[in-house]
Amino acid sequence: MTKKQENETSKELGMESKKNSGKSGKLKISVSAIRKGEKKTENKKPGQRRRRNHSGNDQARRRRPAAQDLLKDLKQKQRADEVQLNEQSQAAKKEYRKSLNKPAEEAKPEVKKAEVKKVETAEAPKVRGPKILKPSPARLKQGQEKSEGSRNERSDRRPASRNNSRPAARPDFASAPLPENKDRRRGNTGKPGRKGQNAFQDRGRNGSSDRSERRKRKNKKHQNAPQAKKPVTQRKERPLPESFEYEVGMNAQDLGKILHREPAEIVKKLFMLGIMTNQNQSLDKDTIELLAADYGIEAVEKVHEDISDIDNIFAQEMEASKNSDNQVVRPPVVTIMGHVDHGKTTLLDRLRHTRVSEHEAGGITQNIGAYQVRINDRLITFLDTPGHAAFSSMRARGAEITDIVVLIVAADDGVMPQTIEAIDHAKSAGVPIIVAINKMDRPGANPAHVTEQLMQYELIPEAYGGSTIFVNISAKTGMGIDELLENIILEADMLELKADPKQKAIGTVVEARLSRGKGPVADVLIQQGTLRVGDPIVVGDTFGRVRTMTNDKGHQVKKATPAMPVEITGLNDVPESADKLVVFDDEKTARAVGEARAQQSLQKQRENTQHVTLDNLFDTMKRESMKSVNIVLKADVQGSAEALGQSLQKIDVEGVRVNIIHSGVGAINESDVTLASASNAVIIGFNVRPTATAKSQAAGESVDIRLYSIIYKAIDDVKAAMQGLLEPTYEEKVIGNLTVRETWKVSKIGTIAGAFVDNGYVTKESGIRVIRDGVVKYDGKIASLRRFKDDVKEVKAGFDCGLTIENYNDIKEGDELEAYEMQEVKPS
Ligand SMILES: Nc1nc2c(ncn2[C@@H]2O[C@H](COP(=O)(O)OP(=O)(O)OP(=O)(O)O)[C@@H](O)[C@H]2O)c(=O)[nH]1
Repeated sequence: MTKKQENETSKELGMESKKNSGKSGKLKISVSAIRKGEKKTENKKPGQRRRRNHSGNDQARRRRPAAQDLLKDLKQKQRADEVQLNEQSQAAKKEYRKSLNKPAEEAKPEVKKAEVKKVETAEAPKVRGPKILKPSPARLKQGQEKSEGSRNERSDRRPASRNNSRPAARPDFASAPLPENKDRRRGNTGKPGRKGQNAFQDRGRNGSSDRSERRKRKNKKHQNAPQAKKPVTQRKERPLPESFEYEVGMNAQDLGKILHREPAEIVKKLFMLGIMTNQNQSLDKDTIELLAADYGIEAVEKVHEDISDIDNIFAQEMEASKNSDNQVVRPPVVTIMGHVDHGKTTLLDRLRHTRVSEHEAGGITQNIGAYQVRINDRLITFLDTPGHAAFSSMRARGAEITDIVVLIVAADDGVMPQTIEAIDHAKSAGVPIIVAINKMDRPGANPAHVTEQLMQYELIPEAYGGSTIFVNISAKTGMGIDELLENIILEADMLELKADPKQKAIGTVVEARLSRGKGPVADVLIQQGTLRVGDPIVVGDTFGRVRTMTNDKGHQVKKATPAMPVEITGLNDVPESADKLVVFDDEKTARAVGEARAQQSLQKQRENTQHVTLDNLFDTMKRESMKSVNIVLKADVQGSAEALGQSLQKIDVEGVRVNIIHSGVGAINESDVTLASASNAVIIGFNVRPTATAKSQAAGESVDIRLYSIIYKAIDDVKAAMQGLLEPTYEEKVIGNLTVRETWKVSKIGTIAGAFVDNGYVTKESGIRVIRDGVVKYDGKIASLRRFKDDVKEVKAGFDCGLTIENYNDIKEGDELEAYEMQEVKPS
């Protein structure tokens, strides 16, 4: 401490010091100055004063003027002054900050009254505080000599000092009466001071400079702290949201951010709710909702959208377009259906060539699965794959892209089976039908007859009061083609086909292939939005960025609008027809989604792969139109392998032959199983067995291994399996042994055997063998099984039973009975 500081300190000790001379006087004055402050507290606490009055010895010691005491007191005073200085500077800083913050606080009505109170109360004790806590030799001695009283005093004083100083300390840490806080903290630790038993002694007596330095450093820290902590304090004041969205697994820190609360507060709240957690621990749904309920706010669990579910994205975009203000009329998408040879292909060709060559000068049509035809400045999109099979297979895969079906019926042939099928397919899809009666150029054309026939299938022309459009055409000559096109537009207008070209593009693959020069190529029909070159896309299980787009005339285009068919390149793999196209915001996401989908579909494929076995061979052959049955053949010697192989290859069941994909000598090993699994083959072993690993691998991959030791049995089984005649294999299993203890002969029933079940069990359905002197006397079925007078289904070991055997009465006492069952044997 500098001389200047000392002088200042002595000035601050009060006017009374000037009135007195001498060291003893000084001490007296400083004590009285301190006690003045104390008196205020003491007046509030009569108990405390009472105790003090009782300590007569204290009074005596306090008055003893000793040089040592004086020196100590001086040092102590210096420290106190130093502290006071610090406090005053902090208080000044706080005042300044407060004056800066005040307008902001006043502007915030939600800053509670309590907050304002805090500030108000903080001001008064800020000045008085140090006085109250100024170290006093009297108090120190009092504390030393009467520790009990001192403890009480301390504990009594705590609330008072809290009332005075704490509220001020909260809004601004720097302005807190530091020595009090510090000493109180130290006192609470219970650690004895160097020269005394409690914190008061410490506070009063220690005077080492390093401690003073430490204190200074701490003060500095405290001074710096508010700048760092202030924003945190402000965050506390932010109101709770009315509701919040959470994810299971969030921790107190995450929730703190959402709720504008300190994580510690969340942890504390949870603790009060009986949940022990820390700030980083993941919280479950119940805990988060409990916390929300405690705060009185609503917790809403975040719903995770599976972005790999592009069907869902597709459906959402479809729905979004319906409510869009950007909807515009879009071209109709048409599929041509009809019976074989009624002129579907001819009509498609005519439309493609005539319309294109007439209106698109020099345009060379591309076969891209669909094309557009222009009529009176309106476009119509025709799908290039005619027939109801293609239509329904697309439908079966969830692609409903056709708006209108043109049912073509040859005028000279009339309604035929596939005409009816086409009607049914279109109807079941709910797609309107336009009837085109074709081959009108033919001499035998009879459109009236065709119309009559179609009326039986509820296709009634407008002339007869119906709503179906009928057009007579000749795909060959071009007659009525324009009329057909105009009617398609008419129907489309009735359907009010619209799309939003401004939203994200979605579409469906009409066809896809691998092109030598271009890589994977997909012909896509855009259904909503506009697809642009460069768009990151996912198509089915493939992904990429649209590298090039080519329209049906073979022209490169930069964008494709609704109902426009385009050939796109840039995919990582060839998608399948009916796959959906969805645009993503970035290529990274598209890649992640595409890869996830490919993985999922591979997994599904693996799960669904049912390997061919001799048991399911017939069904598999029928279902998958198999042309051959793959077999891996292993035998003990080369000769057997060759002989069996040749015999098997001679089998021919309705054109299906055996294909030996591998033949070898030795045990059936893992490689055989892997090969069989990959090529969907059955393994036949002749006088060989599978290794342990091969056996478990075969079981895991559901590969059928059949073992034989007779060549013709193997041939018969394969043949029977191919014919669907393979009988399941059964094996006898002994389930119990009985001993006949008694027999009764009953007329009409026959011989009843009273037997004891030695082991296992016997059931009413069991086969039963009568063994006498080690020789099987009879093998048959149980006729009745009883315990006492009741019929029973089963009797277990250790019990007696009565039984009769079907068609056998020669049972004798002492006979052994063997009960057995025939169990189906799984391929080993
Ligand atoms: N005279 C005449 N012949 C036609 C007409 N339309 C098609 N044809 C002929 O009918 C035959 C069959 O025509 P396609 O177009 O192949 O019939 P499709 O319905 O496509 O037959 P599939 O592809 O087998 O289902 C061909 O020889 C055509 O030339 C027509 O309007 N007039």
